Amino acid sequence: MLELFTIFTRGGVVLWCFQNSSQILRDSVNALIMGVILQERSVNSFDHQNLTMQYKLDNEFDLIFVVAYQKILQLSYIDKFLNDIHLEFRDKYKNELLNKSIFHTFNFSNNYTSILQTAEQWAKKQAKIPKQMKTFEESNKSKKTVSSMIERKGEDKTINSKPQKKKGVNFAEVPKEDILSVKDTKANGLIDENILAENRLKFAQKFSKKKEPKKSPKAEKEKEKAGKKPRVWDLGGSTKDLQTLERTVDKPEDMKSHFTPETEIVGQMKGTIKDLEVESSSEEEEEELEDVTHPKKTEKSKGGMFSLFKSLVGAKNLKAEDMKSVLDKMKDHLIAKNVAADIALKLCDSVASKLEGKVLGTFESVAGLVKTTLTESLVQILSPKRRIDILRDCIEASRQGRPYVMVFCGVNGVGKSTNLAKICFWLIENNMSVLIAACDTFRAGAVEQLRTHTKHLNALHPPERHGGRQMVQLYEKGYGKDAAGIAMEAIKFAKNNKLDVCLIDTAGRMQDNEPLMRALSKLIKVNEPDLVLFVGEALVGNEAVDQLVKFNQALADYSASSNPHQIDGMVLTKFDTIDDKVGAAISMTYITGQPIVFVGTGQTYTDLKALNAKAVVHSLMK
Ligand SMILES: Nc1nc2c(ncn2[C@@H]2O[C@H](COP(=O)(O)OP(=O)(O)OP(=O)(O)O)[C@@H](O)[C@H]2O)c(=O)[nH]1
Repeated sequence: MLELFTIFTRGGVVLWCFQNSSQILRDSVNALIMGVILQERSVNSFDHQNLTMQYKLDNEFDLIFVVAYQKILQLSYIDKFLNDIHLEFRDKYKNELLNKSIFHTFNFSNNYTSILQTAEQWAKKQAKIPKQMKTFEESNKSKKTVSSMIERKGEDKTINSKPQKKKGVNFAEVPKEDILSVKDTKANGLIDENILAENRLKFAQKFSKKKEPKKSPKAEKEKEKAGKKPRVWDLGGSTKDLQTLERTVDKPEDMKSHFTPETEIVGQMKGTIKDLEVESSSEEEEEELEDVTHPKKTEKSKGGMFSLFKSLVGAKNLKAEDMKSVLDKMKDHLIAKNVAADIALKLCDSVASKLEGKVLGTFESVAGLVKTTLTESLVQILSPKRRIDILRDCIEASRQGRPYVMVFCGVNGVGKSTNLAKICFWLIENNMSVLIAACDTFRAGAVEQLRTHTKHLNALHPPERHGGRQMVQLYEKGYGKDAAGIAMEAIKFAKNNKLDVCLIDTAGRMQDNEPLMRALSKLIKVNEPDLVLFVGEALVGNEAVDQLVKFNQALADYSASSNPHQIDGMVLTKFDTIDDKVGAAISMTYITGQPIVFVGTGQTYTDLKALNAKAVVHSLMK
């Protein structure tokens, strides 16, 4: 039993709709558009509230077909139903909808009912057929990817299962403004038939102006037929080991490299953080441009991933099999650039579904189109869906008489403390007073490392430069104490002393260490920070996905809250060490839907940048 079936355009104009109940479904469809379709995520289904939704794109006519049904139902015929109704509607669309004279009498209800019944009967028959053994290619083993290796409690390790389904995990929250949504619903959530008729007319007019009627796929068919391993903490992280921790000395190697006593860096970080610069040779860009505009000229001379696109001879309608070899090559290229294998696969699937059915005029446009589509998808993934303006938010928090609180978390040795200190430098350069809370109460030397940073930051920005205000203070209670409690006291201290920002450093922890993940979840739950930043190395490939999925999952599972505070953004560190292997940026943003807020590009206080999506994508596509 379907709750909703609707056909709408990419512009959000509803052309046809069937709704089974008076439940307001607009929000769910909009969530699908914002969380999946606009994000270009290739997922088989999407859950929102009590509904599961599946969709199909028609790239030729820019249509989207959406089905929604109760989450508890297991409907095996939805894929078939969507395929059949898509073909049927296209035929109708071509033969009837473009003909304005009979436009208003258009009736798709009978087709809908009959296709649905056929699909339901088909599913019943299928259920009676004994299950056949899977071939190796169909099995999960052949597709062993990161997601298949991630073990989650109480969940089968299935590929292409619904990865974002578990309790409270909300990977991609996107604000509603500035995003297209399905319009034209009445206050009660139902679609107004008159508006639908108008929509169809407008759409048909637009289409009849723009495009020649295309052959339907049915007719066509008839016609032709390494990353660095995180530091292992010897003591394993159990509280039993606290007594034996060495708690005194600074880490001399860190100290040497971190401090730049030269005061010439003062003033360099005023204002918003500068964008990351990724070298881009203009020669190369010109060559690329040449390639798209005059492909024949450069065809022989240029190799690389995109040379393969030229083997695609310009078919009229691009089909999945035409693109397979190209997409395989593209996937390997992305993996070689450190994009997690699972994500690379999903990206390629998304490109394929975006291009399937597109009508291509010439051989030349294939190369350009595939490259442009992938580039657009990557830029889209990396572009922040939500603006995090820390300086503005700090001022707002000050106005409310409280400090702006940021928590830094991540696995061991990724650069949490170092990048916290860089962010602190940036904040004091912008006249914010900062309290650093030393909540890494496990690692020997962690508190001393922060103490030394505090000393040096104060030396760079002494109170005399700031009207007698001490710009950085350290809140520390030594080792072995409860980190959540220290963070709470620190926030209180910052509030009482009218400090602008409180930066909470936490102990590095492996994503599988349950007691430490519980402790982090508690710290975040009881202190309600403004921003939870996950610090991750740019060196990691597949591991990035595992870390982020498990951190987010743990924050949801252990918080005992129906609306747990999860990761708000990422700090991508050691970007200076990866050459052009920039794929971790893609994996991290894809998996969380959250932005990379800072990029660490070295070991000095000024080595902090903002992510430049275009530059990263350029580097990725080289
Ligand atoms: N090249 C480079 N090195 C960095 C960067 N950020 C941090 N590091 C180095 O990475 C090492 C680890 O940094 P820490 O700040 O101690 O890492 P951490 O995550 O706080 O470590 P734990 O507390 O043990 O989990 C140090 O040697 C830093 O200098 C960066 O952006 N680039």
